[in-house]
Amino acid sequence: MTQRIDHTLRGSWTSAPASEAHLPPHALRWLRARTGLGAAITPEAPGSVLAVSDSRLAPDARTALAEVVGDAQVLVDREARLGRAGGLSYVDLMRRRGAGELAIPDAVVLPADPEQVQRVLETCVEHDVAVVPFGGGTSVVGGVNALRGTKSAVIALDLVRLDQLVSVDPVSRTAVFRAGVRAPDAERLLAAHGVTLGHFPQSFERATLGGFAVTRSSGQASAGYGRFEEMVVGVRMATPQGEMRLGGVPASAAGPDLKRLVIGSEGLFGVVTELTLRVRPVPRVKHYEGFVLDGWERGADAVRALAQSRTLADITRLSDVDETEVSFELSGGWKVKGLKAYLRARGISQPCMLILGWEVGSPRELATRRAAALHKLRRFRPVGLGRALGETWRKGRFGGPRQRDVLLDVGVCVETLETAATWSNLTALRTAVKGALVDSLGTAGSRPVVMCHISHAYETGASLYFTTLAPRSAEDPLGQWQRAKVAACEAIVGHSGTISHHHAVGVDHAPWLGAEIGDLGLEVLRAVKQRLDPTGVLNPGKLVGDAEPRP
Ligand SMILES: Cc1cc2nc3c(=O)[nH]c(=O)nc-3n(C[C@H](O)[C@H](O)[C@H](O)COP(=O)(O)OP(=O)(O)OC[C@H]3O[C@@H](n4cnc5c(N)ncnc54)[C@H](O)[C@@H]3O)c2cc1C
Repeated sequence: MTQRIDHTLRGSWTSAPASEAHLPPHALRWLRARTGLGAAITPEAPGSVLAVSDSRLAPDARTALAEVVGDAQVLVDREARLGRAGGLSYVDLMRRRGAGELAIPDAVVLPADPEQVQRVLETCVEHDVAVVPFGGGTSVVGGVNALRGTKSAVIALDLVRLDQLVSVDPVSRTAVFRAGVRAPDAERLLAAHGVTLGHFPQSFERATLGGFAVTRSSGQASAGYGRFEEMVVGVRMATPQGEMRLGGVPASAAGPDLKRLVIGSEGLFGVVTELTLRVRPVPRVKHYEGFVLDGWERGADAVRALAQSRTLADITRLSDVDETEVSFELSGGWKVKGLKAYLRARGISQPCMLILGWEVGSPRELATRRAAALHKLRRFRPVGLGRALGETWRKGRFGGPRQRDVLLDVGVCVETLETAATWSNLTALRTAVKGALVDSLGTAGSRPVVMCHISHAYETGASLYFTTLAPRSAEDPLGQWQRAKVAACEAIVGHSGTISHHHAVGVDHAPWLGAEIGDLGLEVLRAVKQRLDPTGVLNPGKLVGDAEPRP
């Protein structure tokens, strides 16, 4: 259990050397030519030189916390504190590589069960210590930044020891988990019962169930299994004012759904300690295949047709021309020139890759659902590239963060952001965000690439997910991205997109939340927080906290 705690300074996704990540030399050559990336990069600081000030946790607070969880479960050493200093955004990773300042918790506290979590919160209130709930630490919006707010000290409340599957109800198809269970462990534990959650975000390998719930996460197969919030049947949450247990029945008309207030609360109202989740039988048949459509508009129309006729595959993912080109070039497995010539011969000049994946109970179910989807697709004239392309995507589905490590090493500003909008707004929103990112990321002689895909489609609209690849500014690597992020967020709210479809709000999106829910909406959230956490120990500075106004 405790030996599985990740004490490493996480300047990268993987602890393996970045050279083990998949980025073939020809792909790097292509990237240099495409973006103007230079050969030289600024050397980065090794973790050992990062400044870590002394812990500000007062001795009496430390003693009181040790009385709750045990002396060995209150860590104040450099490594433990650095290991929980922020999440895994580009800015977080660059800070750990020596750019800018890291917010480092004064201690790491490791409770063993929901009762200890409750008592830790009460102790922190008593000693006026801020608490940052820490799941997998994969936040990309500053959600786990160790901010003290007005408190004298801040602890990272690492939930890694809440790692149990409590029970499975095969009749109702529910499972009760402690909130610190990591996604691969949840799937392994459920597989023994023949069931699955089916939640596979790209951060699958590290993130926790509690983190998924409070950030309203969405997985790669959410068209089939639903967003994580749709899986939550019941929730147990420790708050400074006592424990709340909500939900537990399949549906209810007993007033407003308070469970929904916990989902998406990002650790501001309490700490989720236990979740009752809907599970489904493990699919017997998995089938992924790839298509190419001509141009973004036609591709988006095709995905809309699938969504509105309810024939979406469980995984439905449309890449724009830039992302398709980068995928083909970086994957290394495709003979890109030959492929492009083939596609041109088939009338495709603007290739947009579409991956469809079905996870079903029988070959017959696959045949029926696949035939219905292909029937809908036909009028958009897709060129089928078969199962090989689908399998290439499936094998690389969690590879993005590893490739990011290599790209960071060679001096690329690589980051993602996401939004969602109605179908009638989608193309204008995509154009505006792409334009904002390209214009603001460029440095002298560089040609940033901004890619986009739809990976979550609904009857009324879809998400848009952007990935940037730009030569990193040597003088101001953080400012380069932060300016681009502001420009993109302004474009999003200016074009009626949501400030986040699944990454949540954290610190980074807080200035734009008011544009989405209004001042009254912010006040409602603050009033709930005031009732549950009157002294404001929980996650200062996140979601609504003391957000800076929009730049
Ligand atoms: C490479 C990469 C790919 C990603 N891909 C996806 C994706 O495909 N889909 C997606 O939805 N997200 C994605 N994310 C974002 C991130 O993984 C999600 O937000 C995830 O839900 C966070 O889970 P976590 O356990 O790591 O939470 P953390 O990062 O530890 O915490 C996130 C927030 O929740 C709070 N918190 C955590 N646990 C609890 C708890 N038990 N009770 C109360 N508050 C808590 C924290 O204080 C913080 O504010 C990605 C991130 C990375 C780095």
